[in-house]
Amino acid sequence: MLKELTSVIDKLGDVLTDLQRQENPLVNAQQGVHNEQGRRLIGHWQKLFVGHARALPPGSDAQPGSDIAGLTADFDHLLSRLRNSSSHLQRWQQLDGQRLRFAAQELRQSAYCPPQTEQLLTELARQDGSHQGQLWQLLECYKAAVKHCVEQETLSRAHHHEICSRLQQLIDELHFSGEIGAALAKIQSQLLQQVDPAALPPLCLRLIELTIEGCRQERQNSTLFLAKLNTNLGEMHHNFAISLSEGQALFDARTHHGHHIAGELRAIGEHLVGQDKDRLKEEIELRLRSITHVLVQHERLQEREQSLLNRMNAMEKQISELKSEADDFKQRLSVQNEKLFIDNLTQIYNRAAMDERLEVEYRRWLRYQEPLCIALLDIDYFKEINDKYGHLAGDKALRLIARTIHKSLRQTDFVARFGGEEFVLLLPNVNPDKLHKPLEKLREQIRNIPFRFKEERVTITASIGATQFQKGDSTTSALERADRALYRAKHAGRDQIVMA
Ligand SMILES: Nc1nc2c(ncn2[C@@H]2O[C@H](COP(=O)(O)OP(=O)(O)OP(=O)(O)O)[C@@H](O)[C@H]2O)c(=O)[nH]1
Repeated sequence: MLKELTSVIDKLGDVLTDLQRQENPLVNAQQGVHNEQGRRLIGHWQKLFVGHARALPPGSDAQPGSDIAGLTADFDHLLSRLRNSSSHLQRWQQLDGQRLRFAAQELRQSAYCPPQTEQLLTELARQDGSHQGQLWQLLECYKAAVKHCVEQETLSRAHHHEICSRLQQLIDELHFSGEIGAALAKIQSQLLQQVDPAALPPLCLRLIELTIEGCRQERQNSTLFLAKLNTNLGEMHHNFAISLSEGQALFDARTHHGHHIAGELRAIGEHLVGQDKDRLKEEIELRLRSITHVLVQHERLQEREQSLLNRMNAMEKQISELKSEADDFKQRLSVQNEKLFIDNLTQIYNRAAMDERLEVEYRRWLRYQEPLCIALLDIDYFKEINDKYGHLAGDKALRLIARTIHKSLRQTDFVARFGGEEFVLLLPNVNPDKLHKPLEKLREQIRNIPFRFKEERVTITASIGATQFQKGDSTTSALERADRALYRAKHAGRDQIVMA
């Protein structure tokens, strides 16, 4: 897929070069893109590549040249971002690819390589793109699970649960839709209940199989889209170049004809003076023939102009179609992106989203020095809830607690599931003296959730460690301070807040 993406980037580079050639308003005026058609076309290019049209209103005095300059600058910026992302993606894939090959090789050399993994490893070798990170982690889980089975090791409950949790998290990160998504969801609900340790290795293999199939489908869809985009861009680039040179030729011919007619009229005027009637008639007829000849040529020019307009209309249609396809693709990507940042179980933001938001809030704090608080909230004795009432009850509690935290915060605050039964909160612009109040309210609200498991009224509490960003802090140092505060809250008896 990277190959297709590179090819699209190259094509876009060609289009940009073409647009840059039009930047000079003088050249622009000559090449006849002053007309409404040209403006609309430029507007479409703009919408397609920059996402909004800086269209000139009809009849506006503004120079299309300046509009093209804006478009090319935006386009240039967009293209360099695309190039950057593409090289990041390449590096990232190389790194994950290396890990994946290493994990696969290790597995092949180990004593725990059941026959069906050979086929999977062959498939893995063909993998060249997305989800390599998840794949090598799945292989790691598989190795751990199979090791315990083959060596008849007693898999401690905690370790077994850890592998199950890791697998659930990996499924969360996959985001495949359709049949593969449904199959993954089924495995996820299996993992939520008790899975026999002996059933774990085949489950891991099934997950690897599904991931590879999902990647294959994803790659097929993206490759198809990129290939189509590539062809369309190629055609448009070709048509654009032809239209522009045709426009230039038409302009030159028109100018030439104008000069010709003006010359003939001037000559008639000059001959009017002091000529006898017959001579004058002869002269005028001669000039009129010449003008008629020019007018016939002019008609041909009009036909060429019409065909140029038709070509531009076709291009406009092509661009509109391409735009709607690009919008559709963008829409699908943004749904996937959105999913990447949402925790499946609680439907609030996940750790990846937190990393992004923390970075943004941190930069804002560095710049404006307005208070920023980070808090870690951990549910108390959550293991007991799972052990006593089952994992599903634990999940239900997590969902309710997440919803309570979400509702309790202001719109400008941020909450994400940090992992397991831990949440992270970012509270910008809260005066340090007043910080205790909303956190205290939140702690109370969690304590008051009327949980009922197995007909039993259960009170669940949470401990919170919070800190303000301080001079010289990095995101990590503030997070570590909040973590130490949480540790103190736990050790001081839980169900309380410690500020650090
Ligand atoms: N049901 C469910 N349990 C989870 C999930 N993620 C983590 N857990 C459980 O959360 C529990 C956390 O246990 P511990 O880390 O020992 O902490 P704790 O029991 O809450 O005790 P303290 O934090 O010390 O008060 C473990 O039993 C995990 O299995 C999940 O997605 N669903």
